[in-house]
Amino acid sequence: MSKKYPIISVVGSSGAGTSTVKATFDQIFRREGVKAVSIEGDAFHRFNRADMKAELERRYAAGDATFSHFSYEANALEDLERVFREYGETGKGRTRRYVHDANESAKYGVEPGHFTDWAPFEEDTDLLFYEGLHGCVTNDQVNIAAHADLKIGVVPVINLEWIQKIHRDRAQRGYTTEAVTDVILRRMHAYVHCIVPQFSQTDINFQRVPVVDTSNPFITRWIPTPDESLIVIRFRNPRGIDFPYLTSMIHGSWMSRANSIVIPGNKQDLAMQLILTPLIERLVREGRRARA
Ligand SMILES: Nc1ncnc2c1ncn2[C@@H]1O[C@H](COP(=O)(O)OP(=O)(O)OP(=O)(O)O)[C@@H](O)[C@H]1O
Ligand SMILES: O=C(CO)[C@H](O)[C@H](O)COP(=O)(O)O
Repeated sequence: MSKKYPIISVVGSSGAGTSTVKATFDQIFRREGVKAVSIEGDAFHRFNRADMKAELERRYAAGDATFSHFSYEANALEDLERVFREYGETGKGRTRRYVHDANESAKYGVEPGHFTDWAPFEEDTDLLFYEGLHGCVTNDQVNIAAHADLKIGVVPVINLEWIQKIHRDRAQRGYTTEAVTDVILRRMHAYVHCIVPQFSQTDINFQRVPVVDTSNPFITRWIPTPDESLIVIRFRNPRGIDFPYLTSMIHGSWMSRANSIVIPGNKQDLAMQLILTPLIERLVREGRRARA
């Protein structure tokens, strides 16, 4: 935690929607005049695509069928923790990109399945924004959650998460449904042990729930639309959250528990702006004051 250089960590599984949620944060940053530096969790994969495949095969041959991109060991989490710590202390740090497909390849000049070079952060930023798989990990080796000042979970119910991943990986990354299904299966062990525990570390979780039948996610022809979903928003510490204000501003919302509200899916952007803007504004104000 750093008053001077705050960190926002948005965590979700692959296909959960963390990249999509980043657009809402960018909108808030632009509107509020916040200078943010952004990093992606995939930058901290330990292996490029070919080396990951070789490592998977090596471990599989040795009897380990649980290794995947979700596993702690597949990611340089000690580097991610160092970047969080260094940014919190000095406002400096570095990142790179993992290039997934031809579009990103054209943008970053690196073949798909490879990393760009590391590059230092821009100077004089107000906050660090992370989105990815491991931004709230706490285990025997690292405590990444401890460095983040605002922790957000993006967690569709699991069959919706699979639908989103299958559609995105087919449409944008050129994978078949069968290939994505194999990846989902292979990642299940680490999903339970490395991804899910993070959602108890987060301050706010946004869980999208479809209200159409998604019982066979592997044959669904399209992603349920915002109008076909609800979002459960759960606050770890509801003290200080103005629930009457939120439920009056977000038409069709209601409280389902003392720390949770449910909103129509098409109000996600509005709800995020209403909830997150004051939290971000406070982090930035306190950071600027501490650096003055
Ligand atoms: N609220 C939403 N409503 C409808 N579709 C969504 C929503 N959120 C995400 N999606 C869709 O789900 C797919 C996956 O989203 P996104 O790329 O943001 O996931 P991600 O968590 O960043 O995944 P990864 O970490 O693997 O890159 C995309 O096709 C996106 O358009
Ligand atoms: O989205 C992911 C993790 O968040 C990807 O599955 C991971 O980055 C590996 O990518 P690829 O399969 O393209 O090598």
